[in-house]
Amino acid sequence: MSLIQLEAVDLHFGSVQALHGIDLRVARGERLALIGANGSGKSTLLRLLHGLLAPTRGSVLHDSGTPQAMLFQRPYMLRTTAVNNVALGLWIRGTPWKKAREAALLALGRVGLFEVALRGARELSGGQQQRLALARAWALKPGVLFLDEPTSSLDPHAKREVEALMADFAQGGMTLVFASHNLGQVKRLATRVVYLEQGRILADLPVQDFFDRTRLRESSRAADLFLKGELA
Ligand SMILES: Nc1ncnc2c1ncn2[C@@H]1O[C@H](COP(=O)(O)OP(=O)(O)OP(=O)(O)O)[C@@H](O)[C@H]1O
Repeated sequence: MSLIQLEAVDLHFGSVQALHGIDLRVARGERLALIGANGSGKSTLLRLLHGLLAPTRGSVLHDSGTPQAMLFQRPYMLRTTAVNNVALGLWIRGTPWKKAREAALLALGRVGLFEVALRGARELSGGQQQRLALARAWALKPGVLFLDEPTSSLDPHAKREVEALMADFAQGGMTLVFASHNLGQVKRLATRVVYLEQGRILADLPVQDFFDRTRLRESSRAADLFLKGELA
């Protein structure tokens, strides 16, 4: 069974229709990239998949046994230590504090931040903060992780570190759904690419077919034009 299944989903913000007739199934173990121009609906779709937004029309089904987590472009850090930022996420979900701290240290080790566990989270670099956000997500043991342009505000080195962690998590069995403006990153990380334009899915292909221009052109003229523009 799919982890998440959307059928004929529309989503409106007042008079703005952000998503039109979305049919999408997220399968276990895939790494799905959402691409498209600014305003095409990537963030809205991610928020809908994570359950932060409800559809105006259509249905959203989740596999109830699979925990989910989400990462944003700029992580929100509480004004406390790195380790507490992870531990509080667990404590708030019912883990006793001592156990939450232990699990948090383990998670920090997982993303290479053990040494800065007692530093203020807001004092860390942008790259470290995004890895801290990954630790916070990882500690929740999600089966599926949504990431909204997780590296777009990072320098190339920090970007690579975050990408390596995403690949590692996927290797460990986590399903990833991420929005990206970086086609290199999509090529490196995704197994499947969904192209959005004005709230509609205009292409949905395995990554190798998406980057095969002949195949892409056959499948979606609009996605091919987008790719051409991005590569120009
Ligand atoms: N809270 C909101 N209220 C009103 N309109 C919104 C809201 N959030 C998004 N929209 C609109 O919905 C559409 C899709 O926006 P969305 O942020 O999902 O696009 P995106 O593809 O993620 O863009 P970007 O690449 O710039 O992040 C846009 O027209 C946007 O203006």
